[in-house]
Amino acid sequence: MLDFLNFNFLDALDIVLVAVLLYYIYKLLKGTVAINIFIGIALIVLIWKTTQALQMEMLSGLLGTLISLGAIAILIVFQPEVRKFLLMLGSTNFTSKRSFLKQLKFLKTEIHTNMDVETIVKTCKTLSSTRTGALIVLERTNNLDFVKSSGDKMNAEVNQPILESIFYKNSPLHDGAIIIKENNIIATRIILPLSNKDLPSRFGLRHRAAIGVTEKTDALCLIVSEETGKLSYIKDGEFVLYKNDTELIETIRYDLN
Ligand SMILES: Nc1ncnc2c1ncn2[C@@H]1O[C@H](COP(=O)(O)OP(=O)(O)OP(=O)(O)O)[C@@H](O)[C@H]1O
Repeated sequence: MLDFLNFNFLDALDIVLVAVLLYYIYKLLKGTVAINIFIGIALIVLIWKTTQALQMEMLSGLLGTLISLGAIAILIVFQPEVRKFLLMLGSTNFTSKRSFLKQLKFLKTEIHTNMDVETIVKTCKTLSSTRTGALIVLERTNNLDFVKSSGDKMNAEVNQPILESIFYKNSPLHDGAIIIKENNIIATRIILPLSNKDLPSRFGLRHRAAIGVTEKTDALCLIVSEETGKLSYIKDGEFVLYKNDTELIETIRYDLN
């Protein structure tokens, strides 16, 4: 009993580290079906720890075995998510105060992104009306340096005329993808990693590239099809459905936070 009351700095650090770890896992799985599995696992672990503390030998032994076997199964089933999680940890720039604080933004109740999503979506609609192909990557927490080197650096604030002129068919910059970070176009003519997913044949390299980068990182992608003019929004390697432009803007704003 006295042991329990003996709460020191290391215990506090222990709790904070577990909270940060749980947050990262939650952030990674938020909006996916895996969140329910995560909550299920968290509950089992909680029951296990409670039975251990209450010295209920049989139940805690059984749950302990279940958890250690389950860990291997989870690593196999969630291999892409585990990869993304490690990439997110690896690409967190702890030396930059601003970036570090950004990682801790979950502590704030209200979060704002300064990316002008409305202008980006509006431009995509204009491009889609003229059947101009476009591929826009919206960077989030994962660093996209590994693809940036394939293209050209740029530093221009997001605005419709610039976006339109980049993707204009005769523009030297129209090929490949562009990357937008915060509210700046930071790179053009990017070659993205292609996904190996089975896709309907109507989707070519542009769509495969958008799926590829969103599978490997937490970036978001907007694609305007040159063939059909259709505007697609891709997150986590999947097409996200939306009813209208307003809903699309809201969804992107929500996903950016
Ligand atoms: N790996 C890549 N990374 C970035 N952009 C790419 C990549 N591969 C192709 N692209 C872009 O996609 C264009 C070719 O698109 P393609 O017609 O194969 O795709 P699509 O998915 O059918 O799109 P659309 O509906 O616009 O035709 C290229 O001109 C290039 O700009």
